[in-house]
Amino acid sequence: MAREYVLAINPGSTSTKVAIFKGNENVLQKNLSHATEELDKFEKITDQFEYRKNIILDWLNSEGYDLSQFKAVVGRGGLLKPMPSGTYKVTDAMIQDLKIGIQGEHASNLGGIIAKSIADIEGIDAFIVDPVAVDEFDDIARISGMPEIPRRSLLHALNVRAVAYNVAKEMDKNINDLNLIVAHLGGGISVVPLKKGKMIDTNNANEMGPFSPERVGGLPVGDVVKMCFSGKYTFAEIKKKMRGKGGLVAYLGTNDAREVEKMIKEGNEKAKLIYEAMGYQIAKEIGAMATVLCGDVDAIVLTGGIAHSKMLTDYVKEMVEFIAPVILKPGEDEMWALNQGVLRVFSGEEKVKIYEEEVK
Ligand SMILES: Nc1ncnc2c1ncn2[C@@H]1O[C@H](COP(=O)(O)OP(=O)(O)O)[C@@H](O)[C@H]1O
Ligand SMILES: CCCC(=O)OP(=O)(O)O
Repeated sequence: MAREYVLAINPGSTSTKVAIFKGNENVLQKNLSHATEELDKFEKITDQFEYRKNIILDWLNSEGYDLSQFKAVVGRGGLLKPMPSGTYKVTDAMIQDLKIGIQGEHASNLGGIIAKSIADIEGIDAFIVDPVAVDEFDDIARISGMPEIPRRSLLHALNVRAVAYNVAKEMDKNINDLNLIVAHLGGGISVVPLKKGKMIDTNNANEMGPFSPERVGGLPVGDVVKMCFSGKYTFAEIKKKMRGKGGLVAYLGTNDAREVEKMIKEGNEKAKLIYEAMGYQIAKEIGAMATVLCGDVDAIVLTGGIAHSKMLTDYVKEMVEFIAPVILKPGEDEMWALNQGVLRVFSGEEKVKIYEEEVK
């Protein structure tokens, strides 16, 4: 049987997106949801490996696909060591760091692990593309003010880079000739200045920058320290408050921006204040990143699920349009971006990278 398909795997906190590509064509895509009760059985995210892998294999089987039809498997890459952007072959050294969670726990750590395990059944290659740990920071961006805690490049690199490439193409320009600010507005928010294609700074969606549907963003640090030492919360509880139960969830009890808009339309003043505050913080972060680019910005791009929201994007647009034109690219197409990364390697347009040769 000819090997003509690429299997793409994108593990998220509550679901695993899977897609089958034939060349550029997305033949089949599915969001495999995982019940909270199922995921709660596992202590660590990487412990979910076998469970999620089996669900993917069952799905392939139920759709009538055989692994012998696949030429590669690609997964979203996780919190590895800081590394350049690109397409990476999944190696044993990479698997080891994904399992440890060398820069932290995240569902995307499962991407490479599951991809390699499925690819190994057939002896084909497994890849990851533009992982969360892509680090193209200028050194000055690493300085935080406390030497023990450097600022880290952790971001929605896969979607940000893919969207930036598409915008450059539409502008009939090479990404390396443009300065862009891309704001990925999803469950977490990354605001990224791209200087001639290089992602030279970002807020770190899990710890700083604007609050988001489910994360707190940057907080007054003294008060955080007091809360941590108050004896009222365990480490796990604090972590959950910061990520999962922060942002819109904390103020309004939902991570769904559409729900919030419904509340606003029904006259809920608190919902209006909080939603606008999220827009305010996003705009403020875009302003900060414009400064990083010395004001030389060709376009500001709003992407991710919340970029679908006219209410939110109009609010942000009004505050930042003085910097550069605002382009809307709602939603994300990480599955497409994963496949493109593999195709670039297969076509010879890009050389595949080896993790242990690239990381410091
Ligand atoms: N049409 C829409 N209008 C407003 N918000 C939306 C719309 N579609 C999705 N969203 C919001 O986008 C957020 C999720 O974005 P998404 O990019 O899918 O997140 P994730 O980071 O989980 O991939 C949610 O808050 C969701 O409510
Ligand atoms: C740290 C940036 C990556 C990230 O937060 O991804 P998700 O929003 O998918 O959790």
